[in-house]
Parts: sequence; structure tokens; C-alpha cells
Amino acid sequence: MSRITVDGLTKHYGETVALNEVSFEIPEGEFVIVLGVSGSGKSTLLRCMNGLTPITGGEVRIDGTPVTQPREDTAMIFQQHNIIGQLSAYGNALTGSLNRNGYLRSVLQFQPREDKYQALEALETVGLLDEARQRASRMSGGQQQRVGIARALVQNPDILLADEPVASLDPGSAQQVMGYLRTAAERRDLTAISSLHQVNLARKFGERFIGLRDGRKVFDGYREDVTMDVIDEIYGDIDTEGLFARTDADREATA
Ligand SMILES: Nc1ncnc2c1ncn2[C@@H]1O[C@H](COP(=O)(O)OP(=O)(O)OP(=O)(O)O)[C@@H](O)[C@H]1O
Repeated sequence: MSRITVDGLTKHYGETVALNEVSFEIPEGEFVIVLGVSGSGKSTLLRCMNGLTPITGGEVRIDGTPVTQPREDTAMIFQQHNIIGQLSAYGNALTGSLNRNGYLRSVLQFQPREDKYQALEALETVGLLDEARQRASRMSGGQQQRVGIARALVQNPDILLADEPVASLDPGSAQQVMGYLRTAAERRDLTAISSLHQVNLARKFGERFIGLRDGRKVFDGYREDVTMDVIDEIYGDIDTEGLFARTDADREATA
């Protein structure tokens, strides 16, 4: 498990201010969802946290150490599944050990027994053990994303970052994938941060929420704090009707 500190994080792309003085701290083992409309800075935040994108100002620290490049203890899951279609689910999961074994050994599956066991264990965590031999290209989008989660787990991370992991999935598969992501993080005591734009999914699976709007942090709180007003603050004029079940706090406020 690892503690993450984001301190005055600012990122400019030319004239565009993608992140503006964003600060927060995530204690070990928390499951955080970053909310915001398209363009609010969610992907940039995750990429800066993983050292994939150079920072303009401020700092990201993991257990006190500044992040300046991708770290082995941080695994990332992307919107596009980024898995190898010709390989089986098992073969893909095994490529998570790439850092330990090198590319050739990984693709040829010359890994130590321990890594192979881990790949099977990770597939079991995401409910795909029975499909381990299936070619990834023949799997559904949701299954492919679960293979992506398994591969990330084989990396043996302390931190799991997921950038819109269910953006391209139908609602049923999206729920399933988020459920497996949450279970995986809990089982392995990971500190996890996922961006999402679906409010209903976020509320179902999130523990803590960080809201971004135009690159600024406009909300940071726990499930009971996510009221309709907070949603309006994060989403502005965008119609979120039907995406958000009213909370007891809202009902009391309007009673
Ligand atoms: N590589 C880049 N070059 C220039 N501008 C960029 C780049 N990446 C992001 N931006 C801009 O930075 C802002 C934040 O983008 P970002 O992708 O982080 O938002 P997002 O909330 O993740 O959006 P989405 O949900 O659509 O992925 C946007 O205005 C975007 O156009």
C-alpha cells in the first residue's frame, strides 16, 4: 500500500491549462474516483500521477518521493484495453510480469512458475479463470478490460490507476468491470484511483470522490457528501437526470 500526495499540481499544454493547482492526499488503501466532464483534466491528472506526463508546476509524491517517471509499483489501466488480441487471456495477464522478465521472455511465456501462478490468480480475481485459454480477440469488451485488470495485478503494484476503464462498455459490463476493479483493490490492499464520467457508477463503487472542473478541484469528499449540489458544481449545466439517485441528505434538504 502507498500514500499519494498531490501538491499544487499544474499542467499546461501550450495555452491550455489542463490542471490548475490541484492538491489532495490519498491515504494507503483508499478507493478514489475522479469525476468530471470530458476535458476537465481527469486523464491528465492520472497521467501526471503515473509520471507519464511531465508536470508544469507542483508535485506528486508517493510515500514522500516525488514522481518523475513511471514507477514499477504503479499500474495503469486505460480506456482502450491495450491487450494483445492474438494471445490468450492467460498470455496477456502474464505480460504484466514484463518488468521482471523482459519482453521476449514474457511473450514466449518463459516466466518463472511463480509469475505463471500469479497470472492465474489474477484471472481468478477478475472472474476469468475458466476463460484463461481463450484468445483475447474473441472476448467481449468487458472481458478484455478484465484481462487488462488481471495484467495490471500481475505487475504486483501498490497503486492502481484506471483512466475511464469502462468508457467503451455497455452499462451491464461497465458495472461488472467496476465491481471486479473494486474487489481486486480490496483483496490486494491497493491504493486505487479511477476516473469515471458516469455518476451512478461512481456512487455505486466509489469510496471517496474528487471532482474536477476546468482543471480545478471543485470537490473532495466521501459518498455521503455527494449531493445534487455537488454534482451540479462538477457537471455544470450538463443534464445528469437519471444518472444520480438522490441521497437521504438531499431528501432532508428539500423536505
Ligand atoms: N496532449 C495534449 N495536448 C494538448 N492539449 C491536451 C493534451 N491532452 C489533454 N489536453 C487538453 O487538456 C484538457 C484536459 O484534458 P484531459 O484529457 O485531461 O480531460 P479528461 O477529463 O480526461 O477528458 P476525457 O474524459 O475526454 O478524456 C483538455 O482541454 C484537453 O484538450
